[in-house]
Amino acid sequence: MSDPQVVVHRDGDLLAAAAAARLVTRIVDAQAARGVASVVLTGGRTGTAVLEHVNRSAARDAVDWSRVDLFWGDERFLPSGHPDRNETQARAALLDHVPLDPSRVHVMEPSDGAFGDDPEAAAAAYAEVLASLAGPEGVPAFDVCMLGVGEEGHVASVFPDSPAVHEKERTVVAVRDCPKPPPTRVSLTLSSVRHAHEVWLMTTGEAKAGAVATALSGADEVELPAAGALGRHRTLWLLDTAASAKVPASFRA
Ligand SMILES: O=C(O)[C@H](O)[C@@H](O)[C@H](O)[C@H](O)COP(=O)(O)O
Repeated sequence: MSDPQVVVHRDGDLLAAAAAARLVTRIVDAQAARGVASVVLTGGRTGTAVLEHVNRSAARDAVDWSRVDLFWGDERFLPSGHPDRNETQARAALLDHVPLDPSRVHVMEPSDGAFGDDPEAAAAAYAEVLASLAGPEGVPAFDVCMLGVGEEGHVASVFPDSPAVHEKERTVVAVRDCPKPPPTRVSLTLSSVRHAHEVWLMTTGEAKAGAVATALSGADEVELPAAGALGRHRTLWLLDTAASAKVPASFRA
């Protein structure tokens, strides 16, 4: 696993613009090397803003979108098309505007989907999707996994000291009684996140500064799940000035 690196941008809009440029470059490089690229999307304000910036970017059409596999780190277990679903927000921000191959857009099932109101079945189905695209490890080696970070240090829908953060077997879990609404979700586990080559933790605002600093100070992932979100080759914390306010001195340029 890689040691975290910190990149600080002046404000959230610049962070989203720079992460969008970074994402386009990473996809283009992966496609040049292997023909395809795989990206894990995140919900939340920053993750959605990044996709909006990709959509507005002149470099957007440098990507062969038909050869991009898209996944989600987590999903709110709501009916298809619900405005609070991460999928709905990602489609509006970018996915509806680029020529993706629908068979490569790997959504987590909605609560009115193939498995009805059964988040455990939806999670198991997503684990099968991942396994079908992976080698014996059961999870693809995503090129990039983007994550938002909660004030208490959650990533995807893995919350502090929750069943999801203690999960050791499954690659995808159903989350019930989630402290942040809506209460029912589907999420990758931290061990699945750690299959990614690069993990980008993106967050803004002073309310996140404590969680960022604690994660970078070597917190236990059970208490602060973001501390366990590591990429095989790169772990990048993309912050605005406010979220970086308490970053330990050893991470400052
Ligand atoms: O489903 C969710 O609620 C999101 O996926 C969540 O994990 C989000 O990424 C963080 O809470 C950060 O959100 P902000 O970027 O809006 O602060």
